[in-house]
Amino acid sequence: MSQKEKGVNVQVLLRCRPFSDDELRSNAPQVVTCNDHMREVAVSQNIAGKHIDRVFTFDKVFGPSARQKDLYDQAIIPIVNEVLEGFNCTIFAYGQTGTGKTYTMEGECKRSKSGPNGELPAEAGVIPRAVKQIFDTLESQNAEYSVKVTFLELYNEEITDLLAPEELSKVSLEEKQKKQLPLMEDGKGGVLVRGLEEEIVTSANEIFTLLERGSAKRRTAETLLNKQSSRSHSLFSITIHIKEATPEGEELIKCGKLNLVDLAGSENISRSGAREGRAREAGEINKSLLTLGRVINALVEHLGHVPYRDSKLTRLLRDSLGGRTKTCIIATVSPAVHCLEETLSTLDYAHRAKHIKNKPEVNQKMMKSTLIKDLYGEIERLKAEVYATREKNGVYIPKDRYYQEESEKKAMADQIEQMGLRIENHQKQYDELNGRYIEQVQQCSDLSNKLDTTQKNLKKTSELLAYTEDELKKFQYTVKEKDYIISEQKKAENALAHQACVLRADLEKALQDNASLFLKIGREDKLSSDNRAVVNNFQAELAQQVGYLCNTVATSLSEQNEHLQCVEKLCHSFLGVHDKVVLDLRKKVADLRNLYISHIEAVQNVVRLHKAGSDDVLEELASLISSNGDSIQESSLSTQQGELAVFARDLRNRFNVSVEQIKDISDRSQEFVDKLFKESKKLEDFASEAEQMQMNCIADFRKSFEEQSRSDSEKLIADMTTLVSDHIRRQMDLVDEKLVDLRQSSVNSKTFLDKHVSTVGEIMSHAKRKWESFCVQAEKENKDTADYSAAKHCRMELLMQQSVSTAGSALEHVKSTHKAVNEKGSKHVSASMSLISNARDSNEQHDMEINSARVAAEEDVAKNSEDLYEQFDVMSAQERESIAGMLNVVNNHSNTLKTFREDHAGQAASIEDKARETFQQHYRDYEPSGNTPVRCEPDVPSKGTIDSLRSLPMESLLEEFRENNSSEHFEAAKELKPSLIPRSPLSALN
Ligand SMILES: Nc1ncnc2c1ncn2[C@@H]1O[C@H](COP(=O)(O)OP(=O)(O)OP(=O)(O)O)[C@@H](O)[C@H]1O
Repeated sequence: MSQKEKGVNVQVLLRCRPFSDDELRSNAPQVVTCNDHMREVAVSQNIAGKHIDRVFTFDKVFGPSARQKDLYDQAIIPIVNEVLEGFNCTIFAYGQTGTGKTYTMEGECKRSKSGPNGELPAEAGVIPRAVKQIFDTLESQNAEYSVKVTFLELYNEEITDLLAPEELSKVSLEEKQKKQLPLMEDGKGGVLVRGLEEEIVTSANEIFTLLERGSAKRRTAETLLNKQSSRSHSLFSITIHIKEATPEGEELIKCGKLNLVDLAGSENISRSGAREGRAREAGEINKSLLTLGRVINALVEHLGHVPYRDSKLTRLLRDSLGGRTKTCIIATVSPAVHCLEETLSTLDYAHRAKHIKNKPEVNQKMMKSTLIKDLYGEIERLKAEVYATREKNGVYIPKDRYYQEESEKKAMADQIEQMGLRIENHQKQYDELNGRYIEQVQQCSDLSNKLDTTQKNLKKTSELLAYTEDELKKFQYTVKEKDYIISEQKKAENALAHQACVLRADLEKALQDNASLFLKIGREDKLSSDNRAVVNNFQAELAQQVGYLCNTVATSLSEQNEHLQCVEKLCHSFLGVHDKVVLDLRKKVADLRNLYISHIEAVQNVVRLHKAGSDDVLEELASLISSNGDSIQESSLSTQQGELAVFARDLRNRFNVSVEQIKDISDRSQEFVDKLFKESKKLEDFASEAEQMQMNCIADFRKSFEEQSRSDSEKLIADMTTLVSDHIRRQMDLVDEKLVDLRQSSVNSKTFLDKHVSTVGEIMSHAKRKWESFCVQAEKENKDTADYSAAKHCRMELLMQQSVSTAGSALEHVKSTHKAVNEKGSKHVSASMSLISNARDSNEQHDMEINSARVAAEEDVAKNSEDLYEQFDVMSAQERESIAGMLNVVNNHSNTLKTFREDHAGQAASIEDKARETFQQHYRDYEPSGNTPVRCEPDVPSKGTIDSLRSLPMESLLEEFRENNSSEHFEAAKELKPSLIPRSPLSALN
């Protein structure tokens, strides 16, 4: 239990005043010594040979030398600080008249106004110092606040407002002074004084003025002990409201209240010298103080009823005594011997009050808006009252009747309180009796059960007894008839008596056994209840474990979702890589295409150049021929012209064929490039299709997986053990199936890619082959052309040699032409060769690039597939782990259940065995046996006789009886050998 719940003790201080002038003059001996340091007060005196020596310890002790400031600084400052924190605090001054209560509380009030520096005089008491501290603190905090004070006097159980303005009416001063204020319940468990003036003050000086005004009004009466002694209680209250702002900017009002109570003198009436008119006064004062004492006693002794309502003082201070207020009592004593009796009484009283426990609570802070609303409500209520008073349309009743009704109301409230207490007591008694009744009913049922068992046992025993009696009778009858076996009969009689005795002993034992059986049954019941508790615990544990399992399943689901998201991410990254590779491939293909186009253009340019060169040569040749026409013979020239024309035509034709072939090559290259484009387009389409398929597949897989997981987890909670295994299997199947699908799709993709790559390879090799064949053919044709040219050249040479004589200069021209043709031919061949080698190089490079792109793409695909597989493997491993964890939990449960069942079964079996054993023992005990202890009656034969009889051989006895023809004797003999007789011995013999 926390300190707050236990409560906080009322703080009790003791103050001993110095000797007064009168006491000093009369040289009164000192009986009270204070040890401020040890917080102890010692009282010692010899009165009529009786030595009084007592020591009291308090929370704080202030000796005669203690100044007002010392007491305030040490004891009151913390209390005022708590008021400023929002607590309600009360400070009482209690003690005999003239011991310094008023001095402690008020001090020299008239001189207590602050000086120029705001200092208080040294004699200022608790009230002015507290007021100053409050205002100083509030001003130093720069807080927004409001301070209200009330000052009332309680005299003869009548409350007077000491701050009420003096009315200028015709009523006498006495009447004015007697103007009482009613005490009412405020509906919140507290009390309020109706019509009590609440003065709002803004400075300490204002309070001092009010205090002086109130003090002057206080009723005083001369007594023998103290000329200025106050015969009334006074209550000065300061209520502080401080505005605070929360970090959210909300305005809150903190409220604290300080009650400063100067009680009337606690001395004996006779000692105070009050007489006649004062007797009532003293009586009433005592009533309040007596009630205060009774309240303190009730609180200290924790009595059910605390008589707060018995006096107005205790009603007003109810919250300060055992309530939520922090309370401090300052007990004042005189050191002089003539006050010894009162001093001891005060010390005892204060020491008792130390044990009162309050439960201080800080006042709840109010919202400013709520406070304003409350105040509006109050204003409305007061307005209504004022209106009712002015218009006289309220309820008016004579004063006497009002007071009578008030007192009746009070009496009724008291009655209600007492009835409530009685009801509480009755309820407690009822609960107690009910408990006892239930106990008695239980005992009764136990006893009736016992009685039933005992009656059954008794019935059996009486049957046995009756049977034995019958046998005895028969035996007696036989004895009468047959005198000669008298002695035997006696023995048999004794044996029967002995048997009865044994039976009785057995019966008693059976009763004892019954008792022990009941005890055992009781123990068994306890064990059952323990078992039940264990079962309950187990159930709770099981429920908890199921909760854990649910959590695990939920966690597993979330993990699965995470895994799926991972897979999705991985697929995305894979597709990204895939896209990148495709893009690269496309780019490379485009580059290759550009390269091809540029090569073709180069070839075309070469062809054009070649053609242009050839045309130039032909023109040159033509011009040469025409220029040499005159010098060459008509016939040979015409022949040569014809041959040259044929040669030129052939050459042109061959060039045309060569151009056609090159065009064809270019077309085929174009076709090849187009095919390549188509293939790459197909590849791209396939890649996007594969991507789409994979995405769809993953989405479907995820959806079905989620659905499956969700439904499985729901079912799992309903029927864990079965469904966990199903769930695992299904998940495994699903995962495997999906893995197989994915693997298959990825294998398909790979195959498709391989196929296409091989197709591309084939196309490339085909193109290469074609290109090579074209190259070979072009080379061959070029060679042919060169051969043809060489042949023609020879022919030309021949023709030229024939015409050398006639066309010497033409020969030179022809030679140069021949040389030029040769040059052009070799240039053409070398250009074609370089073209072929370039084309071959670029083709090879192209092949290499395609191969490397293919390899890279394959590697990427393989790597991503591997990653994907790995990821799936990790996922399935994690899945398997979480499922294994769940299975473990389930196994643990089933093991616990199994162990529990085994334990329970073992316990039940042992209990059953014990019970069975007990019953068996019980029934065995009924069976007469040689070991049964024998309790003999005085006329029963001794153990020795019985033993000797028992030791007789059975056969000889039987023989004897047979000889005597006496069945009775035979039976008796049988009876005497009980150990040989079965459970129903006589019936067996019969
Ligand atoms: N500690 C003290 N130091 C000096 N003088 C004191 C002290 N205590 C009390 N006195 C003086 O004793 C006289 C009686 O004190 P006070 O009137 O406060 O007694 P009281 O207990 O209030 O009496 P009553 O019950 O009649 O009101 C006063 O003149 C006061 O100055």
